[in-house]
Amino acid sequence: MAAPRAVVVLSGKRKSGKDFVANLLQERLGCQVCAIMRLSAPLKGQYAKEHNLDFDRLLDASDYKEHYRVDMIRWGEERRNQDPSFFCRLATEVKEADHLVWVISDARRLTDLDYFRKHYRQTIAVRIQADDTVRAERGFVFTPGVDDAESECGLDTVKDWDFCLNNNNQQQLEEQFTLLLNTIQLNLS
Ligand SMILES: Nc1ncnc2c1ncn2[C@@H]1O[C@H](COP(=O)(O)OP(=O)(O)OP(=O)(O)O)[C@@H](O)[C@H]1O
Ligand SMILES: C[C@@](O)(CCOP(=O)(O)O)CC(=O)O
Repeated sequence: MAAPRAVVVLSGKRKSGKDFVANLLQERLGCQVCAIMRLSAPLKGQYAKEHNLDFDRLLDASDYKEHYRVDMIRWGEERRNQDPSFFCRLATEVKEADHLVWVISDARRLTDLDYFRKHYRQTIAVRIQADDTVRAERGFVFTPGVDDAESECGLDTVKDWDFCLNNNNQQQLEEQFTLLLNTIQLNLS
């Protein structure tokens, strides 16, 4: 299988708009070219099976997943502690891996970023930011044990992002998003 031409690794706090940006990239590049891969997908899949939960609802943007977030984090960390690459490998060993552009929509830990930078020199690391007030309007509520823990803060110290996208609204997002899109398109030409 040919290697992807660009591996776009997205990171950002809850409700900063990671899924929104991932979907926008796929929309602009086309779903034949661009695949969205979620590190949390294999985690949620296995967690749903073991706990008899609705996998699709764990994946969507509703409140459902929030009831299970603390325990899912604990569950995932048990596996990550044994093998930090576990979910990175599972998320990318999928049929969509033949796409030219991969969007990894939810890097959270230094080990996630290290994994992609080590295995794919075409990695483009992107931090998405939105003001707390905007995140709150999108449904964010600070949860101790989640928003002050590694799952949400593990990449706060990273300074060498390839792109930082401010996503308080679509208009603000657009300018930096276009630069990101141009960089991806250069990799495709
Ligand atoms: N630029 C934007 N314009 C309009 N709505 C937006 C924008 N960015 C995000 N949203 C909306 O805000 C909500 C949260 O966005 P999204 O689900 O992408 O965040 P997230 O970072 O993936 O959150 P989580 O970590 O909780 O999964 C969604 O309903 C999304 O449609
Ligand atoms: C359990 C976890 O994968 C949930 C992620 O959910 P979401 O990306 O916010 O939809 C977070 C984590 O792995 O720390």
